[in-house]
Amino acid sequence: MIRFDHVNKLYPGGHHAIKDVSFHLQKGEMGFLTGHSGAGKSTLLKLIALLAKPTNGQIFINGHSLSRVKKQQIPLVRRDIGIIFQDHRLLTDRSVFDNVALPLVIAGHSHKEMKRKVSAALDKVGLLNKINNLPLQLSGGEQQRVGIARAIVNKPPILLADEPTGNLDPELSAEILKLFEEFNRVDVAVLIATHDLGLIARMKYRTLTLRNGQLINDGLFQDDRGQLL
Ligand SMILES: Nc1ncnc2c1ncn2[C@@H]1O[C@H](COP(=O)(O)OP(=O)(O)OP(=O)(O)O)[C@@H](O)[C@H]1O
Repeated sequence: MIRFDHVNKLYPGGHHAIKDVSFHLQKGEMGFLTGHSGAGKSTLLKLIALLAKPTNGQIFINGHSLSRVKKQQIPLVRRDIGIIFQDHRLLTDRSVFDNVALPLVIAGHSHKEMKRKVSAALDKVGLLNKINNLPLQLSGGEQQRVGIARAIVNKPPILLADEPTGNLDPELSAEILKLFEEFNRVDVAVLIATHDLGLIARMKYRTLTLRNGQLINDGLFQDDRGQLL
């Protein structure tokens, strides 16, 4: 589903953010991506979502090589990828409905279809009763769930999340993680970047660990002494 083959990313100015990274996240697999601040987690997610280009190496999404994707095809490939950001990136002057409907507007769905799909997505995250609210009328956890509803509204086979529980208390974090597990159970590939080692240890999923851009561990999470947590 997501395959990296000896991928490097050098930013203009020369910073080598991703160094010779190879891995394969299968269809329906769920994994964490971790590492220190600046290790390259966001960069790796951006490379998957075509928000950044690798300097060399190959990335395959759904079997398609991203280096072969033409500019006009990028929105089509992105449709397969739902992204959740830590800071939600919601439009504050638009209702919850409008925010969640955004990917459907871009994809050209009819209003009737949008209503059905947005309601289904909001129901999934438990926010159907807030459909007409503005984002700032919601709590932080609710805003995060609106961001999740927007990411899953057109049922993409891949879900990426960048620090999705960063600002949430442990109870809300656990709730959000449960949602990801639900999506994963219906065969969505899920990759979650997080600093929260406690969360990773509790969940016992495959964990990719980056250090200074290099993939130093791929498996269950190990601490600095190589102990499985
Ligand atoms: N657009 C950019 N131009 C130049 N350097 C960048 C750019 N974006 C990121 N970097 C650098 O690349 C490295 C990796 O950044 P990245 O944001 O991927 O790390 P991260 O692991 O997500 O960090 P954090 O956990 O703090 O969000 C950092 O040293 C960062 O300064």
